[in-house]
Amino acid sequence: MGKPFVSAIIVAAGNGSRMNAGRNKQYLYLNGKPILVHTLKAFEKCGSIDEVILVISAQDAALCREEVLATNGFKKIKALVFGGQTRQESMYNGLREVSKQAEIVVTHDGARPLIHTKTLTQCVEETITHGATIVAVPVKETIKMVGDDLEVIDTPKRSCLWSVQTPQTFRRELLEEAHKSAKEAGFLGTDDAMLVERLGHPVKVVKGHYENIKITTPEDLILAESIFQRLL
Ligand SMILES: Nc1ccn([C@@H]2O[C@H](COP(=O)(O)OP(=O)(O)OP(=O)(O)O)[C@@H](O)[C@H]2O)c(=O)n1
Ligand SMILES: C[C@](O)(CO)[C@H](O)COP(=O)(O)O
Repeated sequence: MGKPFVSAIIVAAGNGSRMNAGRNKQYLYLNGKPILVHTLKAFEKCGSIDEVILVISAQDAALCREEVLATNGFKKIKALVFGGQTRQESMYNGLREVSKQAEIVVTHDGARPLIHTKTLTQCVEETITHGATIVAVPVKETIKMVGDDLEVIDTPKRSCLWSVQTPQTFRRELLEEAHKSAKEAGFLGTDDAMLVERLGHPVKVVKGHYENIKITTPEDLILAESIFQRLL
């Protein structure tokens, strides 16, 4: 089998409320460039990725064109799509723009700029075999289930717990079926893999890196900046 055509959907249409920064966090600057530019560069550099579908919010359209697209010469962006009320809806909107010849779809958070291109390639290769893969890292803290009354319910065995990131990579038809089924059932997941799991399809973990953080709250910016300094 020749190299499959691989489409990537990068979702950047959230409003960054937990960052509370006055502008969508994807357009905050890290190491002199918007966060979203760093994310897109990783996909631009990765030979396993053939096209990128970028999902943004309508109110960020001018900002995205001026500060992300105009000055960075991205060649793989096939479509600019407006997102929805939820991450899942934004992903669904992006999925509808994936090229017909795409066999594998890589889904990724725009707010994860520190993804390694090697990890992207590894995910594509593992997905050719398994059909569905997610990047994750073993948790470092003890995790507990806690009730609304703040009382501990249970402490799952830490050796079985992984902190899940993106990219999450799927055979295209599987991801389309998963999103369609979830939409019809009114099921809302916090990641794409949940939609595939509910179909009963196995999902394989690709061990990732702790640096691949999701920039969510202000302290994540400080951590990301220091990671960039270390990489320079
Ligand atoms: N309706 C949404 C919500 C989220 N996302 C994207 O999904 C990724 C992960 O979501 P999160 O980190 O929660 O981003 P926000 O929803 O913007 O953050 P917050 O929950 O703090 O508002 C981000 O790149 C975000 O832009 C999206 O495309 N569309
Ligand atoms: C998809 C994800 O990044 C995996 O950890 C996470 O679930 C996204 O959650 P968010 O609340 O939409 O940031």
